[in-house]
Amino acid sequence: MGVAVMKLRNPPVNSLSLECLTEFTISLEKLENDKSIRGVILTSECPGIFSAGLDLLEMYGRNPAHYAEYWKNVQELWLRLYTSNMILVSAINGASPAGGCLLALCCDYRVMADNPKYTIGLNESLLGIVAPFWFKDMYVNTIGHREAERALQLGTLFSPAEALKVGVVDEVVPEDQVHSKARSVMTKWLAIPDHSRQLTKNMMRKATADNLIKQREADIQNFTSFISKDSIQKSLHMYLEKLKQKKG
Ligand SMILES: CC/C=C\C/C=C/C(=O)SCCNC(=O)CCNC(=O)[C@H](O)C(C)(C)COP(=O)(O)OP(=O)(O)OC[C@H]1O[C@@H](n2cnc3c(N)ncnc32)[C@H](O)[C@@H]1OP(=O)(O)O
Repeated sequence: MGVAVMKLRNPPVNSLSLECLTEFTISLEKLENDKSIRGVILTSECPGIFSAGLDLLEMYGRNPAHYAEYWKNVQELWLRLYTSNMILVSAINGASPAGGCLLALCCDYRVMADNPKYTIGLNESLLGIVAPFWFKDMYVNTIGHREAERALQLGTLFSPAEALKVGVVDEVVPEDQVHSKARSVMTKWLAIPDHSRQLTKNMMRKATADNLIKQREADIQNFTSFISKDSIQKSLHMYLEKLKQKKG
């Protein structure tokens, strides 16, 4: 039926390393150019984790040129996903913090597994960093200004039930039904003529995408100078240490 399934596979936690981002963008571009493909189901092959988000090791202890290169690729992936002409459905089968949530938010429909261990949200403030304006714009578009403001300030990671209530996801289903549900949602969306659906999607998303496109270079510079600050590097160091300690 012209549907591809993209499975994120970057063990152990599907963090979005530079290599992973680049491969993801190239795969997406190929699918976009394949006229036989009308829809993509985005999911994960890492048990219990959809994506741990941006790779903290790409943003910690590197040089400004690396941060700039990394951020350019984060922007590129986001623009491709958010403005895709294809129908994107996410089958969220695990934890989905920050950049992981960003991937899901780019989709046209989000199905999440009903497992309270899995959480989703833009938790940047918990790391001592600030979600960029285009993450924020997409959050506001999805859950509204008030909920987004609260969730962004608190860095809320929602349980599936909470995520459904606030509108971060569209549906929560038993874990073993996430993929079948994503497929049935896709079938419903495929019934809509592509040209009218695509034009409608473009109408809804263009202003948000253009907002980044018109200031891409400035956004890269902002990110680079922000992430290079000693205080921010210290926060990331502490967060990485906390992740390590959790194990011990
Ligand atoms: C200026 C603003 C810029 C950018 C916006 C930022 C966006 C982001 O996406 S920042 C990243 C936010 N992500 C997180 O906060 C998630 C952190 N990770 C976790 O909460 C957990 O790892 C998990 C729930 C995703 C999985 O838990 P679990 O299965 O228990 O695995 P571990 O915690 O033991 O992790 C295994 C291994 O992976 C490393 N790791 C985890 N997340 C990341 C990551 N995002 N980037 C890089 N590495 C990550 C973790 O440290 C462990 O490493 P070691 O085995 O070496 O200890």
